[in-house]
Amino acid sequence: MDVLKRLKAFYMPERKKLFASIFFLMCATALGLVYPNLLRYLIDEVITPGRFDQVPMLALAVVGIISLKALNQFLHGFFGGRLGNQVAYSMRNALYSKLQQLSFQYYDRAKTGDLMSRLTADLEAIRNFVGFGFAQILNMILMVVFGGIMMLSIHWQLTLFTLLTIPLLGYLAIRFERHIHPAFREMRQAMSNLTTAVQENITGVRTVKSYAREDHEVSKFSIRSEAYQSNQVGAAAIWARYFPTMELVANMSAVILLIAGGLLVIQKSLLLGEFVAFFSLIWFIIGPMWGLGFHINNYTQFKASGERVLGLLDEHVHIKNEKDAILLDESLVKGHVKFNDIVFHYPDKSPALTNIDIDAAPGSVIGLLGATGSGKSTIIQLLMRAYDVKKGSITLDGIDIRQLDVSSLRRQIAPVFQETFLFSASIRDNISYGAAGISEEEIVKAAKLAKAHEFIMEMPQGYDTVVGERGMGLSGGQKQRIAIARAFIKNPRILILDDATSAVDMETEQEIQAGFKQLMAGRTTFIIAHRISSLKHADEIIVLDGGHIAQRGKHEQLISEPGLYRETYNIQYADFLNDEAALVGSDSARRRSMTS
Ligand SMILES: Nc1ncnc2c1ncn2[C@@H]1O[C@H](COP(=O)(O)OP(=O)(O)OP(=O)(O)O)[C@@H](O)[C@H]1O
Repeated sequence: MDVLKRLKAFYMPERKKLFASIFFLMCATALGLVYPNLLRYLIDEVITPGRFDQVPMLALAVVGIISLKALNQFLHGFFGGRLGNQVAYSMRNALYSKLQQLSFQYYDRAKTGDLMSRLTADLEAIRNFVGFGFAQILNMILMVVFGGIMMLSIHWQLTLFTLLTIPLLGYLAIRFERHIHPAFREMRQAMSNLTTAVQENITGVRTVKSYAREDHEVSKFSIRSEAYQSNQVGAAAIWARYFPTMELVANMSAVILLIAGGLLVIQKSLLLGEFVAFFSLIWFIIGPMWGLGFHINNYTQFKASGERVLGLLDEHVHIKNEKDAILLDESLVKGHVKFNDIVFHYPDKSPALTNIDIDAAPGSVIGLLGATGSGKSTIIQLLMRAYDVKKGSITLDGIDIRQLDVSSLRRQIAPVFQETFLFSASIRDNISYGAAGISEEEIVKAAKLAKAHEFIMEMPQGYDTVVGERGMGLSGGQKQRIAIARAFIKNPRILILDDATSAVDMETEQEIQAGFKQLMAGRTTFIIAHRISSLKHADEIIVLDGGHIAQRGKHEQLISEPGLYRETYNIQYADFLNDEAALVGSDSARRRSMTS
């Protein structure tokens, strides 16, 4: 029952619909109870005494009751449907907002397929139960209670005798529930594993195909599919074991009634009409018991789904606003960023950063250089509060960023990442993403600065061209240029260029750099780059090695002293010289072959 209690917040606002749905179902059930009484009346009061003139009236009464019952059933369905959909709608929105709040730490481990199945299949099970299952269980109880009372009022001894097998049926039903619930939980998990496999396969289809791993993917999928199938078979086996037994026990009541009731009629201690009414009433008890398995199944599915949905809603939000979080006044932010003796490690990992001190004055440019895995991106993630530091602090204009409103902080920062994520929307919407009320001129201006305007105009629908999922249909460089335009639009105090020009050629890089200069003016900028050419003009270059600062200073100073920077510079410079030499060599060879 805990899940039902915990989900109260979602269905209680809809209680009017819930009560209406239950009320009309109860009315329909109560009207159903009139039948046996009509039957009894027909036999004992009309047919036996030979008052056949009452038959048309009785027939009319039956038509009236049937119509009224149908109306009540319709109203039950109407309100139940609305209730279930409204609850599913609120829950879906709550889940989606929760997904927006959850921090990077959660997404480091989350599986998309699993999340998708919580938002779809699990919500569907909840919608079904809240909309109909719940009212039907209640109805089932009412049928048993009302039917039982009516039977007791006709012949209590016969009632007790007939219902002898009911406790056994109840016992079986409980045992069934105990077995089927874990089976359903496993089935849901297996389903989510299956969805994850499909989702990953579709997302990574290019990798799969380039490595010719289709067969491997098929067998990976088959394993999960088999697990799902065996879960289904397992559940069906439990079902097959219990259902016939439960049906047998339920039907035993009817048999007992036929024997005992028949004898009573022969002995004249029970009227024939009462016996027929009894036989009709017994189905008010057997019917729900038959359906018990279905309702239990419905309920257990709901419980398993509810647990998974609540599990997501209860998920800890690592990064959230403090009680009196400070909202930054955008016009007053200067962009003075300080890292004070930072130590940070990702969960269950050794420190990714140790003793990091950076003082980025407003408008200054900080370059971050280092081997892969040296901690460059982590520095940026910490500044954006993707994670909170474990030791030390980061301040913006002297305020610890943990005291700032998270959105207000992130609004000051525009990142351009190594990998650009584009939404399946128009190029215009992708550029203006995150900024409301942006004019066409501003979008075009930003695109021009990012050197994206030309290729956008070459597309058939220009700025209205809809890019595929994750920007498919665009080259890496084109995607990055759109991301750069997006950063221009945001007009941030702090700019982050995380290997932002890695996907464009040297020539385009130079052009974009010129645009960056304009963008960077007056903004504090962090540049992560592997090419020294991208950060040699920085006010301070920080060279990272294994999570700590190995060297720092300006370009001229760093190339004059031995260390990682000069080694990197020499390698890149040597490459450049080799390329030049090769070009000169191939050029003169070509000239020689043309003249000969
Ligand atoms: N989300 C994460 N969860 C756990 N560990 C992480 C995560 N991101 C990075 N790391 C680890 O932290 C360390 C620093 O990674 P980081 O991404 O900051 O390096 P980097 O210098 O930016 O590398 P690159 O140049 O390849 O982008 C690495 O050891 C990496 O494995």
